[in-house]
Amino acid sequence: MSYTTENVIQGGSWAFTSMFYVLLVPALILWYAYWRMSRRHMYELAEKLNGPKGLPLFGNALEFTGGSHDIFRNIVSKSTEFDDESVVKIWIGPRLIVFLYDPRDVELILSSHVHIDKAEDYRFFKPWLGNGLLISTGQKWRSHRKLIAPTFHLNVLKSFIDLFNANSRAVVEKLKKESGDFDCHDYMSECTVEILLETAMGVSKSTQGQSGFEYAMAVMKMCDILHLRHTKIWLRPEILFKFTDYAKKQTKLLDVIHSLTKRVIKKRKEEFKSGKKISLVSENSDGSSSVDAVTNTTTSVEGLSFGQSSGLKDDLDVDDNDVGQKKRLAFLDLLLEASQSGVVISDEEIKEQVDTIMFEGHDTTAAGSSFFLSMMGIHQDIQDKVIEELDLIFGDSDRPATFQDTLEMKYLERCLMETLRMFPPVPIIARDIKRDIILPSNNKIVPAGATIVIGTYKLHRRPDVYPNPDKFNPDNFLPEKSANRHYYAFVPFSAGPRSCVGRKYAMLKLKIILSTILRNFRVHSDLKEEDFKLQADIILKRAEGFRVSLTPRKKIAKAC
Ligand code: HEM
Repeated sequence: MSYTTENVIQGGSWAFTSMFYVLLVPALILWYAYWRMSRRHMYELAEKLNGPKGLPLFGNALEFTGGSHDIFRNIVSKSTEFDDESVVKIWIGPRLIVFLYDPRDVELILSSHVHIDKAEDYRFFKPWLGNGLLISTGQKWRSHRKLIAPTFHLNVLKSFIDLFNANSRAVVEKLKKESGDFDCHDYMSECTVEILLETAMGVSKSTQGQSGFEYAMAVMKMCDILHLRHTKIWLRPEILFKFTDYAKKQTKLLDVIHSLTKRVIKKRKEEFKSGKKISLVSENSDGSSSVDAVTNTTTSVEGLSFGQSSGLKDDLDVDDNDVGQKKRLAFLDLLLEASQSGVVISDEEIKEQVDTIMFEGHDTTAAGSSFFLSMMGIHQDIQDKVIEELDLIFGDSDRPATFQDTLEMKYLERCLMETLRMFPPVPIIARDIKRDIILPSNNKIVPAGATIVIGTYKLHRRPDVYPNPDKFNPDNFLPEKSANRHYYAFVPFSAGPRSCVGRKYAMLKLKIILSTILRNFRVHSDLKEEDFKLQADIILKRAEGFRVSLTPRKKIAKAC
């Protein structure tokens, strides 16, 4: 056998490759052993938590199979096995996720000023929402929350009532063209986008064009992609995702979404520069607001609860007198004004916040209003009572609703709260915890490094809190029932320092849109709620669409 130079080089490289693997394998084993050891504390504590058995390495990741509806149904049904403790642990690969749905545990997390960091999964929103209020943390979140929360103060919101009314009447005109059953969600999406553009962003209807609907549809498709990335383990790493068709689709959708928000900011900036600011609330010489005297009261009584459990307060519940003249600007105007000083917020940050408010402000309310209409369609007796209340308030008049009217819509509000209980548009809230926590419900410990998921959907259907929880019963929100309940047993808008800043905006807007629709139409539905195919593509929806039909309402007879 003769040794050529080539043979020698080949032999050398083979020896090098074998040596590499001989060293790599033990190195990997050592690294894995070290990594397991460093997480021993987590494994030991996790062992004591209940949860379905998973596979080695994958954990429970492979159980998230099928479409969005199957995943949602599986999670809800499999968790029932652990309802006694209301704590369910799963592993997604190396990640420990702990679902909580006992109000005492929910309070521990949501009321905390420490556990306020959003879970790692929210990073998929980054290309869309940047570091906006929903995702940001630390000092940035704190200072921006302080800036933004007052722009959704009740006094600011009351100045939007005319626009809420005008847009509600516009959607009624569009709905008149429908015959037979149709998906009301499309109408609700378009309407809520247009209202946001006109109110929070200050962009007039005449300059909006057709972009509202296109934007809403792009948001829905983006949510589909984000949901897939949350549930399909192979779509999570950026390095794999970017080679998929979904990544290409995402780029196109973000183009549609961002082009609207950029256009809105550009337009408002130009107007702002030319001195065209919206002055929302005129103040009297004594400093009091001239909008409506009713607002200077507590917000926790029925009719003024704005979706919050009675007794809970947050930074939206400050007294009107705490909010100075400067802060009485609509959302985008206030951000633009703040950016002029150059200290609090940059142009890029304004864009992130506009994207955040546009998303959070429309998709949630579109889902909430569509579920409400579905429930009215199913429960004709309950719809009768809502209509009776509206007839008492408005008689046969077509006049627009006032703020005072919305306070009198007590039964409609109970129906709305019951809808948000059974179908919370944000069905889960996720936080990463950086230190061990002891659960008040059972003294078990959830270890630092775990992701906590508040299961709002499950929490809102606890039979010990809401007897017969799968039955739509607006009386669950009679004042005496609410008063006797744990505050954290009803959290559709989350609660505590990271509660929803748009809570009051949403409730006021929903009351005006929905009352206007029910003053004009009766709603019907062929499906019952047990037939709903729910899916949680970030926002809770019906997989089959929100199909209802409408019949025009006869005006009530004029009193002689
Ligand atoms: C029915 C309607 C709505 C529901 C059910 C809802 C629900 C929620 C929930 C549960 C959260 C907490 C999310 C989390 O921690 O992951 C949240 C946060 C937020 N919501 Fe809403 N929301 C609604 C309407 C609105 C509206 C109309 C706006 C704005 C106009 C808005 C703006 C926000 C913002 C900016 C946050 C992030 C707050 C922070 O982290 O400081 N939401 N919302």
